[in-house]
Amino acid sequence: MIIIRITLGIIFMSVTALITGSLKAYNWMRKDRDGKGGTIINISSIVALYQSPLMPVYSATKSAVLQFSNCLGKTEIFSRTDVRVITICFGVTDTNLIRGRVECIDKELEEKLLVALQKFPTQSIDSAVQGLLTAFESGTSGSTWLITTNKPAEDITKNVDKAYEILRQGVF
Ligand SMILES: NC(=O)c1ccc[n+]([C@@H]2O[C@H](COP(=O)([O-])OP(=O)(O)OC[C@H]3O[C@@H](n4cnc5c(N)ncnc54)[C@H](O)[C@@H]3O)[C@@H](O)[C@H]2O)c1
Ligand SMILES: CCCCC/C=C\C=C\[C@H](O)C/C=C\C/C=C\CCCC(=O)O
Repeated sequence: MIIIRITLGIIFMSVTALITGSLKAYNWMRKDRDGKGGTIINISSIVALYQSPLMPVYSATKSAVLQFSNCLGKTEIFSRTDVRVITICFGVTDTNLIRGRVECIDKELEEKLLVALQKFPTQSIDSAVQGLLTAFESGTSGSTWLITTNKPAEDITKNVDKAYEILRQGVF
């Protein structure tokens, strides 16, 4: 079925390739394995920060990127390896991605997504890149940055930490 093939493609590209690539770079750079330290910046999305029915698969992959990168970047590991891991959540940005055909799980959602993408404020690539440079210059390991609607990059690590404090209530 075509939908399964597309789904597996999105998961492979956004999760499998990102995680395996990050770990490869991490192992090359970690200073406790003869590396020199360094920075990994992984790209998530605003869809990892709220729950929308429009893109469950894509949103799931971006949540995976956020959780993987935040956990890998935790201070306990960073202090040994000197590899800083930063996560960026971009809002709608004027690239080919939003101009291409978007495959949803059905036609109704596909139409709703196209309307939503047109309605959402789109930021320029320049603004997105400027935000990424800010995160690179001042982001701590494990931090999460929101870069959206042409606004300056915002460090939202405290919000993410607060959200996980709530989510972990009662787990142990
Ligand atoms: N544009 C947005 O609104 C937006 C918002 C949030 C997050 N993002 C994320 O930003 C990242 C970059 O996307 P973009 O907006 O620049 O889109 P883009 O389409 O301009 O760039 C994507 C790039 O990925 C390459 N690519 C696609 N499949 C590949 C594969 N299998 N192997 C190797 N390369 C492959 C393409 O050739 C292209 O150069 C993506 O992770 C996307 O999810 C984009
Ligand atoms: C790999 C194909 C996925 C294609 C996704 C297309 C664009 C996504 C870009 C960003 O990552 C997401 C940005 C914004 C999401 C836009 C609309 C969601 C509307 C949600 C809602 O109103 O419920």
